[in-house]
Amino acid sequence: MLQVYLVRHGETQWNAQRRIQGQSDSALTEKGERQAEQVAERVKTLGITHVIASDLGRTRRTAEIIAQACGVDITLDARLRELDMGVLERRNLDTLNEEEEGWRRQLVNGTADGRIPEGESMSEMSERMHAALNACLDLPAGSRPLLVSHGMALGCLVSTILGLPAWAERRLRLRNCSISRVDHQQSPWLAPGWVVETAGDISHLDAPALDELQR
Ligand SMILES: O=C(O)[C@@H](CO)OP(=O)(O)O
Repeated sequence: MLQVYLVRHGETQWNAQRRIQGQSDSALTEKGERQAEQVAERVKTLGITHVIASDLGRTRRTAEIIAQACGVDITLDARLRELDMGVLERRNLDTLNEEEEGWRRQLVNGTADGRIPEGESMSEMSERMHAALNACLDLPAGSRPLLVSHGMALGCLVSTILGLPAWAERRLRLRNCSISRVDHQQSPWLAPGWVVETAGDISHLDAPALDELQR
């Protein structure tokens, strides 16, 4: 059974400052680098064969630390990027006006057509995230890939595997450098396809991590 590990990148400067990144980028903080080392330490004995990362800087850096510990190369996949948050990218969450806060809330409160102007909808993101996950099924037998991606992107992936719509109200907390795992099962008794084994595990981190809304 294919097991796929899902890791959110380490804490960044903008996560700590409550600034919206989306497909914009900021560097890992010192704490984020340490979180990446701790996640690397945790997964290095799991037999990871591929590290596949979103091509944004924060995921690449986290992936580099993990890949080095696991002794494997990194493949970049732009489908694993964070939600495109359009005109709100780079803004501080605390400075949004009422209209802007309304756009943001459409995404986190569950609205089918919600999108920030010039941004992407949750269902568009869900489609590319599932395509990236399903690409793991084409890896050689015995592979154990680890994907490095983002808070909303991974939250949406795990939620949709559980059967929630892509635009469901956000109820899943995936903190920086949390580990989730999904398996592809072919059981006659249980639903065939992807199943969630673990979500949001942070037991390898030695300090409280921010959640995906930087609160
Ligand atoms: O883009 C962002 O600001 C956050 C939103 O959850 O995502 P991440 O820090 O995981 O890239």
